[in-house]
Amino acid sequence: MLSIHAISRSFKGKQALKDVSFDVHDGLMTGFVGANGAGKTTAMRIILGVLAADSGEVRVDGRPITADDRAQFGYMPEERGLYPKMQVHEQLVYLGRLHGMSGADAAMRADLLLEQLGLAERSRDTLESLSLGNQQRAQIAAALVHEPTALVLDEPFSGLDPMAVEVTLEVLRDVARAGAPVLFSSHQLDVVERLCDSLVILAHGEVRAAGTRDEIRAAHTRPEWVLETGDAGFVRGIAGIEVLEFDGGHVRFTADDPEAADRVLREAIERGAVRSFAPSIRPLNEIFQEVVR
Ligand SMILES: Nc1ncnc2c1ncn2[C@@H]1O[C@H](COP(=O)(O)OP(=O)(O)OP(=O)(O)O)[C@@H](O)[C@H]1O
Repeated sequence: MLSIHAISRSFKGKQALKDVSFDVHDGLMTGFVGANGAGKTTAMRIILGVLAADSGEVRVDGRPITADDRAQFGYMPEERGLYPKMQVHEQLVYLGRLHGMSGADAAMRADLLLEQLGLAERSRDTLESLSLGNQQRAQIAAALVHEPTALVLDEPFSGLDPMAVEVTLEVLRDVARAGAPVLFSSHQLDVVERLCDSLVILAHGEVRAAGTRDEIRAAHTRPEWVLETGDAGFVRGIAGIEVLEFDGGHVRFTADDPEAADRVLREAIERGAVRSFAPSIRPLNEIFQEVVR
């Protein structure tokens, strides 16, 4: 597990990160979201050791991170860093060898990644001759070539078309499935909501919410249910229920506890036909807007 523990960092007196703590669990895709300037890139640079924290610590499995740990990480920086005039495959092999792989292993891994990322036919082309979306895929391959023990990716999905997002996602999921912690930043909350197992919401240099989607929803929503039935008027008389919306056979309500919601369902069944009964799920987008204010 990768942990960011009580990290603070200022630039010229302006605090970019304020006592930031969160965990990136092994085997999970953790989305790192926040508006422009929230501090995502600064936090990622500190994880990778390209920037020092003023205070706080990055930990791997509970102990302070070392240069060896970092050397085994895969990183996709905001300022993309490949050689424009070098062929894609050659470049991946070169990077793999820098990480201590044999030429043959690096070539095999490069072939596999380029195939998975849909770049096999462009593998002998120079990076600069590729479209921006394909350059982005090559960047992702570069972060993965040495079979990293953890992945830290700054905006890996930006500029990718929906098909490329799916392909990239599958490749990243493979890394997570193999047990590595994967942290990726994004502005696109809809993408993150769909792709990540867990998320960290940052605003003005502070963690405003963290956890799985369900944990964040539970922490920021009073659970709501929607019942569609013949006449829903009886719901008003049930203890522990507050009716939010009522229209004949339709009622939306909150309950003090799930037991109270069960009582509504049981009573509705006794009274006749239940067309539907379901929790009303608050969109993450709405929670995000609320917590980053
Ligand atoms: N090297 C630097 N010198 C001065 N200020 C900096 C530096 N790096 C970051 N900052 C400031 O720190 C704050 C956080 O920036 P950061 O790039 O980490 O945010 P971000 O969440 O990654 O934003 P974006 O999504 O726009 O990339 C901003 O106010 C930024 O201007």
